[in-house]
Amino acid sequence: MTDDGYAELTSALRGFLDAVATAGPHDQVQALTDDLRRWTAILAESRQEEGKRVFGERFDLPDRGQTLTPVFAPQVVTTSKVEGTAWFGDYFHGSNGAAHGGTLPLLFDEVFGHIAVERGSRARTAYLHTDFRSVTPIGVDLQVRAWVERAEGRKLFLAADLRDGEVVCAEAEALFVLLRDGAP
Ligand SMILES: CCCCCCCCCC(=O)SCCNC(=O)CCNC(=O)[C@H](O)C(C)(C)COP(=O)(O)OP(=O)(O)OC[C@H]1O[C@@H](n2cnc3c(N)ncnc32)[C@H](O)[C@@H]1OP(=O)(O)O
Repeated sequence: MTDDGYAELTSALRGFLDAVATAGPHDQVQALTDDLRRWTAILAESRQEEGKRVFGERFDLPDRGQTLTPVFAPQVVTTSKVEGTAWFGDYFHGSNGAAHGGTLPLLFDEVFGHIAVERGSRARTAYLHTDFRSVTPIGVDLQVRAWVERAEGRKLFLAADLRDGEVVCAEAEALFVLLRDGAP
């Protein structure tokens, strides 16, 4: 991992989003808004085209340097399976201590993507089906795994589950389609 500060920036941004998500009313709203606008203007000066950015494009950083998805720390990545831990910060809270339902397929898509990348394939998700088996807790280390069910030509059928210990939080099935040569 390149120690150029971006891993820490990503972690700090996640912490900020979690703090925003859990804050009650406070008297620093205008100051915070001003600070955000100031940094937005600074960052806009260094806007880059896709392929030259940090966010989501730095594979040497945790979570590719992005905060769009819940934290996913892979421990095993092969062309046929991925295993690791997942962690939903407060930013991903839905209600009653459970993760927002839409963030589960988001996590699964990211996890499936590791298999596609490991296979050296340019692929896109054609469908992703999620079964919500039990609420997904916030702020807990969870176990996630994904695997290839079968490959048929350009079609890669995938499955995954997310567990809190022995409790199955969610399961997923997806079809990734390998892109044709020259596809955008
Ligand atoms: C290291 C970690 C990195 C993590 C990265 C994160 C990964 C994120 C991945 C994504 O989220 S990608 C973004 C979300 N997906 C899209 O935007 C895809 C939009 N759809 C498309 O671009 C095209 O529809 C697609 C590439 C999926 C397929 O178009 P193609 O023209 O290449 O293929 P075609 O339509 O001919 O279909 C190929 C086969 O797949 C089948 N197929 C396609 N879509 C299907 C579908 N939805 N359901 C069932 N089958 C489907 C289709 O019937 C056919 O089967 P057969 O070969 O047996 O005839």
